[in-house]
Amino acid sequence: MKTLQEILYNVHIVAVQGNNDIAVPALRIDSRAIAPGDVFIAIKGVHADGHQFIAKALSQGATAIVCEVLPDERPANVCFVQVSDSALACGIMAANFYDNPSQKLQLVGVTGTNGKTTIATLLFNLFTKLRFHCGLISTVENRIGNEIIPATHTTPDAISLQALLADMVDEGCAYAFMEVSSHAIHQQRIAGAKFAGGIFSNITHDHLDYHKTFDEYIRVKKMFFDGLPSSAFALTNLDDKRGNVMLQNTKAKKASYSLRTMADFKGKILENSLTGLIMQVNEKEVHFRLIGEFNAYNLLAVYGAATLLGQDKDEVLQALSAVTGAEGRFDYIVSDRERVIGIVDYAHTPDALLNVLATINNLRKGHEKIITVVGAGGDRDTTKRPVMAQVAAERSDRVILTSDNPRSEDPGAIIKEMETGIPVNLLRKTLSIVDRKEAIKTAVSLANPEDIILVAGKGHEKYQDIHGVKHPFDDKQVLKEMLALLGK
Ligand SMILES: CC(=O)N[C@H]1[C@@H](OP(=O)(O)OP(=O)(O)OC[C@H]2O[C@@H](n3ccc(=O)[nH]c3=O)[C@H](O)[C@@H]2O)O[C@H](CO)[C@@H](O)[C@@H]1O[C@H](C)C(=O)N[C@@H](C)C(=O)N[C@H](CCC(=O)O)C(=O)O
Ligand SMILES: Nc1ncnc2c1ncn2[C@@H]1O[C@H](COP(=O)(O)OP(=O)(O)OP(=O)(O)O)[C@@H](O)[C@H]1O
Ligand SMILES: N[C@H](CCC[C@H](N)C(=O)O)C(=O)O
Ligand SMILES: [Mg+2]
Repeated sequence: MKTLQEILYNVHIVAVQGNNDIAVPALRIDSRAIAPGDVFIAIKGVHADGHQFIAKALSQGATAIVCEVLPDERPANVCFVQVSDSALACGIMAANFYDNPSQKLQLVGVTGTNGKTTIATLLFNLFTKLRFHCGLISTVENRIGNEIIPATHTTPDAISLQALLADMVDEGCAYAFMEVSSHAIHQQRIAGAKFAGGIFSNITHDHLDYHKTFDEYIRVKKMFFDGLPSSAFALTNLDDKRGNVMLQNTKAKKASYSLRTMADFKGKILENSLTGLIMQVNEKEVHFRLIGEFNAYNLLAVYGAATLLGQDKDEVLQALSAVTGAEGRFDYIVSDRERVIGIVDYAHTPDALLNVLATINNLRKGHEKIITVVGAGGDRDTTKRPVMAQVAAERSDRVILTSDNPRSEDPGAIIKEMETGIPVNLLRKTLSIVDRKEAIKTAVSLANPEDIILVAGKGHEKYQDIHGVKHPFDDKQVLKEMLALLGK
């Protein structure tokens, strides 16, 4: 077992009171999880301030407290460590506690508004196909080889993250691919992690509830690249307006991908259909199983990263052409008799919705109707609600506004906010149905043979969060059941 003194290596310490030469069984950021002997790190959060729970941590047997402000009451048998930034200290301490696992494998982080799960999952699938043992940290699930570890966040808290990376090292993983959310960067969940590479997909409207302004959101995303070491690569999407800005101050080796301009990894779409993409990638023609222009970007990012990690370009393209995408991302089903196409997609931002609908519009032969079922999550960015409804109405023939995860909000009120974004002349093609199952059922009943139904926003999610209770709900399952009833 390591001592507190060893675990504090590299942490910026203001003052230490008491003996830090004590064994540490576990680090905790939540006082409720403290067992006798543990170290409690008090972090200022969004809803509460961990400093308020120091007394609770002590009553549960914490033998050391790491904090920014020392409490007045300090029992003599407890070690108090004052630091300038406890979230940062937590990341570094967690990495030390678990023996710096990110230095023992190649860790690649993906950031951006859309595409993180897809890119990280494609990298995991690709490197597994190339016969490497790999780890994955994503919104959908975490994985160590074939073992699935349920995910609670897109990017876990610093202690869980380092524990997970340590398990990957123990299991012999050579690579780990992870999503780096803007919340995680801002909350220092990735502090202490050494990256072999960083990838930027794109940046658009999201999470303004948390970051307040778009500039602040960009600044936070950029911090990830600013922190990359010179040994790493920093791969950016040149077709995104902010692609260059992201890499401005990084020490890492800069590289780029693009479908439109000169770049290190240049692609061109030759064919885009429901059977996949045919692309020219650095002069080679390749068929991929993924659909849509946005996936052409994701594939280029993956190809670029794999090349930068030293893999053979031709082998990468060959393996990548057989790889499939992530669950709930342009997942589609075709009904037996009527040939109605049902698509489930995790598009929960205006931009993602626009991309998916543009893709569907490109793929349709002409006469088919597009029927979109979409909602917006509660307790999240409210400004995206009307915009998502507008995008859906402008790009579909029928729209059914419904609930996503209402969380603590009234679902009817969220739908009302969405309705305000629908241009008056498009109101007649819109319906509002609070019950998501009813909404999907209605979409199916409105469909004629070969029409396309898009159910957007929840993708792989297997529940609906209503007032803190997760009710089982699976878009794909419901859509499948309803489509099976067609023509009966
Ligand atoms: C808004 C947000 O990001 N919240 C995260 C944050 O919680 P918080 O700041 O609200 O914590 P808090 O409740 O204020 O408490 C502050 C501190 O006091 C501690 N505490 C609290 C109560 C107590 O009795 N004792 C105690 O010690 C807490 O453990 C915490 O350390 O820190 C917690 C610990 O790391 C996270 O679990 C929590 O994620 C919540 C559940 C969440 O929903 N986060 C979402 C928004 C999120 O992070 N999403 C991104 C993906 C977004 C995307 O790109 O799509 C993600 O990476 O998952
Ligand atoms: N490169 C991309 N550009 C724009 N939209 C994309 C891209 N890749 C995927 N999408 C769309 O965005 C949705 C979310 O994709 P994905 O889950 O890969 O992103 P994410 O960044 O992990 O999202 P989250 O922040 O919610 O975890 C997909 O369902 C798809 O509709
Ligand atoms: N990681 C995103 C997922 C949103 C998914 C959507 N279904 C919703 O619940 O809003 C978030 O927590 O904002
Ligand atoms: Mg994700």
